[in-house]
Amino acid sequence: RAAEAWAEAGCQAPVKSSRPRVCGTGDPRGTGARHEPAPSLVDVAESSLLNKLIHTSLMESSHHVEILQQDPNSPLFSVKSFEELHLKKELLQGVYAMGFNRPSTIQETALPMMLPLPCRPQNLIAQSQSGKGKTAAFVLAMLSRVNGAEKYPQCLCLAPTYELALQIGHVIEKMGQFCADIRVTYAVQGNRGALREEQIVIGTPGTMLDWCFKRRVVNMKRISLFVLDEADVMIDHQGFSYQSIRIQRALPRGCQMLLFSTTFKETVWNFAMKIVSNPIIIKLRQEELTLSNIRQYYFVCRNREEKYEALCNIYGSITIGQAMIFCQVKQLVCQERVVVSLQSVEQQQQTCCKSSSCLSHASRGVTLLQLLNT
Ligand SMILES: Nc1ncnc2c1ncn2[C@@H]1O[C@H](COP(=O)(O)OP(=O)(O)OP(=O)(O)O)[C@@H](O)[C@H]1O
Repeated sequence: RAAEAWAEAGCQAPVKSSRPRVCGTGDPRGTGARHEPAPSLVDVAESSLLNKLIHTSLMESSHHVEILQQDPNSPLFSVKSFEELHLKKELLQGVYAMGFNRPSTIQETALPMMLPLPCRPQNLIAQSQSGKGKTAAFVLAMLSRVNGAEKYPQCLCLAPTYELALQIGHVIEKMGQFCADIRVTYAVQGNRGALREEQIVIGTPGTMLDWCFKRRVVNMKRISLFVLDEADVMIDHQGFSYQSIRIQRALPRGCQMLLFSTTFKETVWNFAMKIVSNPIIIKLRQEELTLSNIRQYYFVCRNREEKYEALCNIYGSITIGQAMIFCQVKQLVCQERVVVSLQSVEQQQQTCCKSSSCLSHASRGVTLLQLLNT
């Protein structure tokens, strides 16, 4: 499924027409138009997309959620089960159909703040590494906020690229599979589809701005929940920060704002504070990258030839189940003799594959998934 998703997300236009069932708009771009953002943004957005695609299951954290700032007057809730959130029964059914038994660490704290019950919904800035359940959390917030009987946009969600927007749509599709009256549409370049009765609009900032101010298909005054995902990717594109802020400024006072980011550098923080007023800030501490059961060694090599020999010696003398070899430049990755040597010491039993920017994103995604599934 992930391989398919990658191939689908990484492929060039035209995009497959089987879009989220709850969408109703079919292929949101239809025209096969290229992406909106500049090349630098595409790089960070693509690594973000790759992260999403490889995290087909929850990466639970051993760390506690840190709450950095909070309204001293609001009580702090945390839940241990989805039942405690008083969700609509169709939604709870959707959550369980996705195989979620209990909220993840970040969801335990974030969900009670984001949902109307058990307390009132609050503005939130949340940071955690990829795969901890952020997307699922804000999708749940959107689906529980929408009034299916009302046929106009009620939730806006901004993502930096079309592909990332589509990933969010996929989660809405799955989680909202029993909410028959909830529909979602995509404000992305090339989608000229008129809004009919969709309550959730996911889009990239430029096109969303266009829909809100130029085409006026979204009545901003009726938006009750605004989500900005991948804030760290968003700020890499100057125009996107400005457009997101313009959208946010036009939202009604009582509109709830949720902002999510994988990293939390100063620039993200400054941007987040412009978007979200009086936020509660929650942060899941960065997981240690070096595990205690890993021993590290290094070899001193005087030149490339020695490095190559050292590599072959390591491979020839110890049993290696799986390995990743990083090269400084892509030309080294493609050096046939390294690949051939490694394949021969592996006695042709296992595969050795290359991945570099010489390859398309789709091929790189497939290679990575191949490694993970070996
Ligand atoms: N409570 C949960 N129980 C079990 N699985 C979950 C739960 N919440 C999320 N997941 C699953 O974990 C994976 C990662 O979740 P999600 O995409 O929401 O994380 P994320 O923090 O947004 O990461 P990314 O930015 O990479 O998407 C998904 O496959 C999702 O279906």
